[in-house]
Formats: sequence, structure tokens, C-alpha cells
Amino acid sequence: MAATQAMTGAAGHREAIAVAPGVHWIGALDPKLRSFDIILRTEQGTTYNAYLVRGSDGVAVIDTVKAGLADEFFARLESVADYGEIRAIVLNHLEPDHSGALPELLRRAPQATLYISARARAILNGLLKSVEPRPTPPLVTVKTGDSLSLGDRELRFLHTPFLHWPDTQCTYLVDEEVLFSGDLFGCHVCDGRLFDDEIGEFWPAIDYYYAHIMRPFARELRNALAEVQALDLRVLAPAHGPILRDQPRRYLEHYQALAKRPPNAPPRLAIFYISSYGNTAQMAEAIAAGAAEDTGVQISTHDIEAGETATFVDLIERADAVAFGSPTINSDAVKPIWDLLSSLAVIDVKGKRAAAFGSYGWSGEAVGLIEERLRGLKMQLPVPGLRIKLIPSGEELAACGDFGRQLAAALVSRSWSSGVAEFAEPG
Ligand SMILES: Cc1cc2nc3c(=O)[nH]c(=O)nc-3n(C[C@H](O)[C@H](O)[C@H](O)COP(=O)(O)O)c2cc1C
Repeated sequence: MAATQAMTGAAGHREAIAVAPGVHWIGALDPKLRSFDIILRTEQGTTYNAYLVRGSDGVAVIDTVKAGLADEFFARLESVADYGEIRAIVLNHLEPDHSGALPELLRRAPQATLYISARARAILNGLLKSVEPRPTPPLVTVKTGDSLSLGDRELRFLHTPFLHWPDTQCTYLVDEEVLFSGDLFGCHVCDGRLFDDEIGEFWPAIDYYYAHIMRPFARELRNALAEVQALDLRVLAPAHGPILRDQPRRYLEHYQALAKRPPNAPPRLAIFYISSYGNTAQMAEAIAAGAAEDTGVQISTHDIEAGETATFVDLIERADAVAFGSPTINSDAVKPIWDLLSSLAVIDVKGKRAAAFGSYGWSGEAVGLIEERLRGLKMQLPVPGLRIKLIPSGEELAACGDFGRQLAAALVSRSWSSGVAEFAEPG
């Protein structure tokens, strides 16, 4: 039923759809898409939302669509404007699903000026350098406070970098209070009825999109949401999924709750380990006991063999420091540790304090390899990694306690060092 409606909704015809007076949706539907950018599942497909704004002094096109769906975009554009009328092309970010039809649009509307953020300039060069003949459109780079006049109406720009590409901006139509928000507030839902008040439930799609696309940029998001908060809003017009006109502030508030900084709790240290014979597990417990001597720190230990990666990722996001323990097996750390570390791309771990530890038999590569990965994730390593040969002795467990104490202390101090500490010499 829903699929049928998606195909027969207003957007089922290749005509532009009115969003507000003088504002049309001219995007494309992609109902059969089942995975997006490799990393997202899209069981409902998606839309690429492009918009056209008509003023007394020409029209502006905001974003385009994926290259393979350009025909749909041009048909809708032609239903409401001539190419000669296009004065401005605004690209809120240059990801290929929104810039795919740009070369052809530039060919059809060579007089149009491009309005992009300063960071988009280099990306634009990368996208256009293979196009023959190479387009050289008039170009203006814009930031917060800059605007574009279409005669009787004004488009204002908001600089919102990294949401989720470095060049991201939002564009605000002042008179109709429409925010063309790019991927912000977007989701992968394909329903030809287009508007949130006409289609069914899609909050899970908003949350899924947030978790995979926006969550790594929670810090930047908080800044952007503060800018959006200051606007009067009648419509949120994102680049994917439904157009949000039914109490649009609900979506803003939802995003604010999702991106909220964790409450001002005591600093948290979360220790993750895996252990085949209990040696690395013993280290983890001794590290936790040592850290607990600093009464101001909240400590938790987690056996990753027995838990869910998604839960661990949540804990890591909320922790101020994290430690990862793995034995060395066949010259490497074990797969569950790598699985966990490779799941951190969906959160912001930059600058978070981290450390590695583990038991080993003879070569002990795991700790160094984990540290390398933690540095790659731009985490800070305040304490050198600790490895212990086979079963920890009492003295070695005391060294684990010191390791934990130092890590806890690093939660209040910013000094840090690096390198793997060798407690027992490999024999
Ligand atoms: C299948 C297997 C392969 C191993 N490979 C290595 C290795 O390549 N290098 C090394 O230093 N230790 C190796 N070890 C030894 C373990 O790292 C050592 O037994 C360690 O104490 C196990 O710690 P755990 O009880 O925390 O799992 C290996 C052990 C097993 C069972």
C-alpha cells in the first residue's frame, strides 16, 4: 500500500510541486535504492530534494540530484521555469547525490552564478575537472550573514560546516521562512506525497539517518542548531526525505535532544577487554581498581565478548577516557576489538583520552597495534600502553593499578605521553 502510494503520490508525475508561494520542489525519487553511500540501508529508497525559488528578478535553483536521475530533475525544472531565467544555483553541499546534475545544469544555464561555501571551492574543482568542456561558472563564496537577492525576495546563507561534508551550508528564504537545510533534518524515505503531514510514520528513519550521518559531528551540529534556533521557521526543506512543514520546530527540538552534550557528570572511564584465559581480564580489573583510587572518576569494565557493539559505542561516546585490552593472538589484537574500533566512525572520538593494554605470550603486538589505531582516530594517549607476559604477577597487577591511576589522573590533566611500556621483557 505504502509503496503504491509512494509511486502514485503527487511526485509520481514529472512536474514540480509547490512547497510555498514561488517555491517548488524539483527533485527526484529513487524508490528502488537499497543502500546509500555503502554505509546506510535504505529499505524505503530515498529522494534527492532540489528546489526552485522564483523572485521578481529571476530564479534560484537550490541543489540538484544524483546524475542518473537528472532527467527527472530537468523535467520538473522545465515545468516551472526556463533555463534563461536561472540567475543563481545554490549548492548547500557538493556531495554527488546533490551535485550530479550540476555539469548539465551549467551547460543549460551558463549565465547562472554559483553560490557555495568557501570550503566547497576545492571540492567543486574536483568534481568539474573531468567535465569536457570544463564549465567555468561565475562563482560567489558565501558565509553566515551573506545573502542573495532575487529582487523582491532574499535568500540568506548559514555557514554550517561538516554537516556532514566540510562545505555544508543552509539557505534560508526570508519571506516564506523556508530553510533549505541540505542533509540536516533529512532521512532516507521515498514517498511521492512528499510532505510530512501527508505520509506515515518516519521518525525511525530520521533517527537512523542522524545516527549514521550526523552523530559524528554532534559538536558542529550543536553550533548549527543554535543558528537555526534563531530563525522563524515555517518549512524545513531538507535534501532527502519528507519536506517538514507540520510544526517544523519539532524536528529541530528532536535534533537538539539527539545532539545534546552529555550531562555534567563525574568524568567517566570505560574499560573494554577480551580475554581467552583470563590474563587480560585480570589486567582490566586491576586497572579499574587503580583508577577507582581517584574518587572523582566513574569507572566501568566491559567484556566485549559478551556484549553488543552498539551499546559499547554509546558508552564510548559518553566516556571521557577509554581503555582497550586485548591479548596478542597470531601477532594481532583479536577481531572483536577491531570490530569495536571500526564502529567508532559514527561518533566523535577526537581528543578523547584512550589507552591500550593486554597480555601476550612471546611477541605481544596487540597493544602497539591498538595504540596505532587510537592515534589514527585522533584520540589522545596520556599513558603508554601496558603489556604483560602471560599470567600477571602481584607486582605486575600493581603496575596495572598505576596505569589505571595515571589514566584517571589524565582526566583532569591534559599532559600526555606515548609509547608502549614494557613491564615484562619478551623472552
Ligand atoms: C591461538 C593462540 C595464538 C597466540 N598467538 C600469540 C602471538 O602471536 N604472539 C604472542 O605474543 N602471544 C600469542 N599467544 C599467547 C597469548 O597472547 C597469551 O596466552 C595471553 O596470555 C592470553 O591472554 P588472555 O588470557 O587475556 O587471552 C597466542 C595464544 C593463542 C591461544
